[in-house]
Amino acid sequence: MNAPLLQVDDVSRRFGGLAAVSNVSFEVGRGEIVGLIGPNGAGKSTLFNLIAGALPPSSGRILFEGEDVTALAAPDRCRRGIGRTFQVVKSFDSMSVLDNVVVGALVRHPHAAAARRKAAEVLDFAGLAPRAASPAGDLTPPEKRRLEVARALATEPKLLLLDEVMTGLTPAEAQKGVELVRKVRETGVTVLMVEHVMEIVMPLVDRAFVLHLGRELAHGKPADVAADPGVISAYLGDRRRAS
Ligand SMILES: Nc1ncnc2c1ncn2[C@@H]1O[C@H](COP(=O)(O)OP(=O)(O)OP(=O)(O)O)[C@@H](O)[C@H]1O
Repeated sequence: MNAPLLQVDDVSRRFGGLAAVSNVSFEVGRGEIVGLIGPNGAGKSTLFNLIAGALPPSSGRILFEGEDVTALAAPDRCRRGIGRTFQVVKSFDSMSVLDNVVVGALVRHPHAAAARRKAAEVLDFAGLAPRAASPAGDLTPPEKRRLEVARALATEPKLLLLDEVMTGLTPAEAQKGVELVRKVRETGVTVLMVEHVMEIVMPLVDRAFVLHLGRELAHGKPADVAADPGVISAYLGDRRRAS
């Protein structure tokens, strides 16, 4: 099969009069790590939700492994192999860390024992095995981010969508997150990650796609994108507005 793993084909999404995403097209090939970046309000979360199936597009198509999945709901896309994390961590705080990951593993392993085995394996991979029995509510913020990634990985995705998993982490914690993403790719999983902070994503990704005001501003190799005058000015403008 030669089709790219993911194809976003001329996708737009409006909220009333606001065009949050306008005529965006790009592809993600198997085995790539692609960064979806852009300043505040660029449309990153909206596009992410369109790919995950949490929102329907106003127009355009999403293709996965060459098949049109635009009409499929999020759980069906998950079964096809699109796994996602949530920007606002959605762990079940009173449940154990292991049981939180079992929730993801049940997607492919309907029998509880097999789902628990898979969940334990993923926790080990994500470096959370020592916390398996703790209530998820006791985890530190970086551990909660890891738990989000572990739960998505437990669904055994072909494409892992990461929504700002590095946000709020210290540089040392973010570095550990970067190492985890690299390890995920080594297992053959393709990664599309939304991040606001360019400094974190650029050294990690093979390609970056930059959104600004809902439209493509630039895409290509990280070094070229980071040097793009339009990208620099969009980010500088964002920083000026924030200060
Ligand atoms: N459910 C919604 N209803 C109305 N407007 C929305 C909705 N979701 C997003 N928007 C608007 O769409 C635009 C894009 O928002 P989006 O959250 O996708 O941007 P973003 O790039 O993810 O921003 P951030 O980095 O701040 O998370 C913004 O103007 C936002 O206010």
